[in-house]
Amino acid sequence: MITMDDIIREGHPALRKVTEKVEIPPREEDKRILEDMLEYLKNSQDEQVCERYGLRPGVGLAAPQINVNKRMLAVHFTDLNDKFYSYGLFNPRIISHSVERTYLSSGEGCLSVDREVPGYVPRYRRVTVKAVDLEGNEVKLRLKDYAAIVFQHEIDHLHGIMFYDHIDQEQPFKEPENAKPADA
Ligand SMILES: CC(C)(C)[C@H](NC(=O)Nc1cc(F)cc(F)c1)C(=O)N(CC(=O)NO)CC1CCCC1
Ligand SMILES: [Zn+2]
Repeated sequence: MITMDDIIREGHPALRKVTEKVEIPPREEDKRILEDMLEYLKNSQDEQVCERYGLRPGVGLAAPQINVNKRMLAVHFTDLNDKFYSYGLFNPRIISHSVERTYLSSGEGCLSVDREVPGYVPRYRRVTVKAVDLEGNEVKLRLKDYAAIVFQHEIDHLHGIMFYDHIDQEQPFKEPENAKPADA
């Protein structure tokens, strides 16, 4: 199982690499890694398991965060409208997005960042994501608000981008243009 010891932290060069696309159909080894990533998220949200193994509760995890240079991510969360998302995805890509943007009024954190980095992280309010799921099926997801934020945060990791790269250094809490908070 994946524990916090397997999650690399900022400063590790693997977090700044652009990941390699995964061969489709996915090999058993790649499926195993992605299943382990999804299992981490489930474990981290289970009070007993989280406590026993000292896990940080997470809603999403990208392969670079466990030092795997492959384009895959896992998400496991319920959004603010109680819609449930639980996916292991290969080669996810944003195929279209809104002009309108959104952000979390509380800012963002990251399982690979052991410090607070204050500031709004502007993201697209709506994104359409295409990917291949753990069963090898092509999926097309239309996401908005919190769900769109989680997926963009994870897809950023696949391109070596950290959430704080998006924060306006001069005015971290300036209202982003053409945006409304996802958690208002
Ligand atoms: C970094 C951390 C603060 C742990 C963040 N969690 C989070 O935002 N809320 C959360 C987590 C739970 F498990 C249960 C719950 F109710 C609330 C998170 O998982 N990530 C994932 C990550 O680091 N992926 O690389 C960061 C989020 C910031 C915005 C989207 C994902
Ligand atoms: Zn992260």
